[in-house]
Amino acid sequence: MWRRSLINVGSRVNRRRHEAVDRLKNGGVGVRGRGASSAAVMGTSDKQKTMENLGGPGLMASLYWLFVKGYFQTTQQMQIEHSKIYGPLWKSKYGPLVVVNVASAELIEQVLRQEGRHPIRTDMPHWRSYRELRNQAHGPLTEMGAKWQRIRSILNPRMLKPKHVSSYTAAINEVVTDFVQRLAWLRETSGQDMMVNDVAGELYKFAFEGISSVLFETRMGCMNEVVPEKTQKFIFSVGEMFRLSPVVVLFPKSTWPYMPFWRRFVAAWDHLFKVADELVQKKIEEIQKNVDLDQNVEGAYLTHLLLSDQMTVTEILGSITELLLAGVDTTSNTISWCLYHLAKEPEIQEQLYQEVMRVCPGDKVPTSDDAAHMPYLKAIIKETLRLYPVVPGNARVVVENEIMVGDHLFPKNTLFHLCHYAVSYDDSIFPNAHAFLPQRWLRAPDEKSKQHPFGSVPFGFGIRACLGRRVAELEMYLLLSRLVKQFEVRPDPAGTTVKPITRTLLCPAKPINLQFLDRRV
Ligand code: HEM
Repeated sequence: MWRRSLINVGSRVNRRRHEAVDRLKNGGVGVRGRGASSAAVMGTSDKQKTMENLGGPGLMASLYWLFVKGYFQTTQQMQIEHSKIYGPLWKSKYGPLVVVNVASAELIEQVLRQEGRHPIRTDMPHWRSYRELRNQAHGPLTEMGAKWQRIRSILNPRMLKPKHVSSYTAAINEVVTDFVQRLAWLRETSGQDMMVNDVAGELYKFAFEGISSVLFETRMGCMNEVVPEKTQKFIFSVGEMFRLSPVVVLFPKSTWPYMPFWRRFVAAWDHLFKVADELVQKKIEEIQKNVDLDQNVEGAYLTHLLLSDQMTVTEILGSITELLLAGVDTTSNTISWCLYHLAKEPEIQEQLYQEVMRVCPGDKVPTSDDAAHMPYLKAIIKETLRLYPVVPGNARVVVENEIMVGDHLFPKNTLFHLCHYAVSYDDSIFPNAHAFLPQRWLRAPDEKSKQHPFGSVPFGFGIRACLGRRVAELEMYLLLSRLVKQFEVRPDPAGTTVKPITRTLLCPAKPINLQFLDRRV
């Protein structure tokens, strides 16, 4: 059914677009023929709707919502409130910057399907300026156009092809084993009955260790009782950079050099690049040593990039730093929300435990192949990502052509804000949308999906979608299946409710504390 409606939407959009473009090209010549002025020709009824006709808050209203009503940290919730007022398409003005918000699955699909060959999120002037300042290369997050496409074509195969991704199982499972031990240790030392405080903070260390072991085949010491200072500083710098990012872009670029927070922003990036550079140099030395000894050189992601000779070392550094950055908060926040809900919903947790024990009985450690037989686990992760899309609103600029979205024709370079969070909570797509219901993702083998395919797109869509999706999924399968085998997770007895806030990414507003009880005592 979706397929048919998609084709209809696609052809309708194209037809309207062509009509609209023709009309614009011909100076407004429509059915009424030449000679008439364009204003007269385009009477109110058949007047093409454009950006000007679109409703939405102006600068003062936007500032009022953000800073007086207090939505600055809950912009995801503001999407929902604004879509109630303005409908699924509206514009927000921030001074000279105009953003077109898109908050329905159909309209998001229309934008994403018209993106062209080189999709762009935003030009990320602050991230790009840092790289220009320090002569660093852009990675997949910040690069654009044909250069971006080249980078992705080099980085994609070993990040997205199932056979390569499953080869990271052993490295990740080693980190999982250490994490389970660390949880047990934290629980003993917390001084509170079986409690682990700030689970999201701990999972951050897990995700950092996990992605480092895939990228560098190196352990960073995050699972040690005392985390090395350099790693702690790296973690701090990532947080600082994300925290300062939305502040820096509020100001014109020309003022940045005079702003103290720009200096802090630069210092945070300097540290991220420094750590990544040391890891790259260490790997180069290792490879060189093996080559000198005439030994086989095999290894992880970085080794492959260095040996394949498709990128310079500076380019590799630019990409690896961005991969490391993109691969930590995203995965750790998702696992945190997932455990938070499993703790609150013991029946769902029990059903998951039964599934994991059926596929991996006894002491069997789950592998990537086992995950294929755990549909309930996959459904739980999908439901978590629906309720807590790490990227709650994604930007898109279509640079190559004008585009038609709904009834409106938008010029080239329009900045769209895809309101994924608002759509995730749309009751017409996800009945009882506020409830955590993994079963909504389960279906019989021959049954078609019940949901609109663009209702929840937590990893994005198309050629610019998440590069680390498969690795993130593997990390989540391996960790969650092992945790439910080992522990029964219970909520904080204090009954604390944790809500999400947006700090570039969607994060828990306060620490998530959970109890971990041994299953086999
Ligand atoms: C649960 C975990 C994750 C989620 C929900 C997630 C989500 C996303 C989303 C929504 C995007 C934007 C896609 C778009 O604009 O259409 C993205 C981009 C990206 N992600 Fe992830 N991500 C996750 C984990 C990871 C991991 C582990 C890595 C690294 C190994 C990673 C690397 C990237 C990169 C490099 C991009 C930019 C791709 C480009 O612009 O070409 N992500 N991710």
